[in-house]
Amino acid sequence: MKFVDEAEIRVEAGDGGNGIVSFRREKFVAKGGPNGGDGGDGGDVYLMADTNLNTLVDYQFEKYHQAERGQNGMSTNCTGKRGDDMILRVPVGTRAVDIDTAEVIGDLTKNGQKLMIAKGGWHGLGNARFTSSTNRAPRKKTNGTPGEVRNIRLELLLLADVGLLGLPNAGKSTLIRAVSSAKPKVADYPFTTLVPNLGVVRVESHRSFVIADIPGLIEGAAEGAGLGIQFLKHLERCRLLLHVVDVLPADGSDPAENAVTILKELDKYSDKLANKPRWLVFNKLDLVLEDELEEVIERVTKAINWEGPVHSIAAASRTNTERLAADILNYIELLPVEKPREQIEDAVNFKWDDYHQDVLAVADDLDEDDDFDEDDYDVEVIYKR
Ligand SMILES: Nc1nc2c(ncn2[C@@H]2O[C@H](COP(=O)(O)OP(=O)(O)OP(=O)(O)O)[C@@H](O)[C@H]2O)c(=O)[nH]1
Ligand SMILES: [Mg+2]
Repeated sequence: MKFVDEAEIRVEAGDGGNGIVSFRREKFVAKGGPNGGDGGDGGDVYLMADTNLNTLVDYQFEKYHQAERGQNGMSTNCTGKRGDDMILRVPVGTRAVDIDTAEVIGDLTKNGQKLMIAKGGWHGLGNARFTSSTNRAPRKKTNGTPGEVRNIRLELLLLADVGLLGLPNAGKSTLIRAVSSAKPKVADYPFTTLVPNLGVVRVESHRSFVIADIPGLIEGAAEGAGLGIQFLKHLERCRLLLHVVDVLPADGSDPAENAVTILKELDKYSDKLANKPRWLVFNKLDLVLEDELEEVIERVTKAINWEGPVHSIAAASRTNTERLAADILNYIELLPVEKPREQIEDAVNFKWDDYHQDVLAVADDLDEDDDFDEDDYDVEVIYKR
């Protein structure tokens, strides 16, 4: 299946139903009181994480999603029915971003987690609400408010502990093949990897971590060169980045310059990513003599002012890769667990009573038609026998 990691959709929550004007009319009750009911609230739109899904492809085709409108109020003080919510199922790891404001609405990181992305409109009040000691037959009512309309970008972020970073051809895919059972394509040309791959690295039977291989970065990636930096977002949830450096690039480029290029692009992408724990991993040590390797390591670490951990491996022959995997696991097990940025269903901090009080407080401003004649009023006036 095609790997789709982004989709743009438009969601519309339901409008609130209107309140109505209605009076009780029965035989022998010539002037019964007002009995127009409130409308129902509009339905909300939610995202819900579901482990059974692994792509956003469905949302590439179905882009418009709407929750139900609240029903209008009815006579005899009957409240309209609340509109049904619309629940959109998305893969675990989906992030919702408001396209118009660029606000990250939330991340769905657990199966079953729900996130409201558009709130339904409030209900309008029926005329029965407006009865007061001075006005026994109010002809006021309010309409429901419109439901929220939002343009949302869904982004599927891989949930990996460790992310690989490096130029094309550095050997990232070879490394993930060496340490996990993932089998991404490996080839001696740049941009072999076009979509991210995940691999589970099992160090012992019960100890494992997930590693993500993403397409290579090149100079100017932040401005869109190569495949751009769009895939870096997949590294945002990683706890450790491995910066893979080819010690003897086939194109004759300088490993030190290459390392600087990667860090520049990383800085341009985000501070958060640039400040994540990072290890430097020199790959293809089989291509150089030991002295040369020392020399390359020294030059690269100097060029990028590196004082952090350094590993050297040959991913193709799996030299030192097992040790690297064990070190990674020991390291991430000691890291404090990062609390995922998440938003479980918004707490409802809203009380209908308050809402009613507020609407009633401004009710004096509402137009009340003094020439009111029930006969030519087009909103329900019920006469009962
Ligand atoms: N000699 C040697 N070659 C290696 C080693 N690791 C990878 N290679 C070769 O380097 C080339 C690129 O490897 P990939 O794993 O495809 O590189 P990548 O970083 O995933 O590249 P992109 O997907 O294009 O970003 C392939 O021809 C590999 O066989 C190594 O340890 N030693
Ligand atoms: Mg690759």
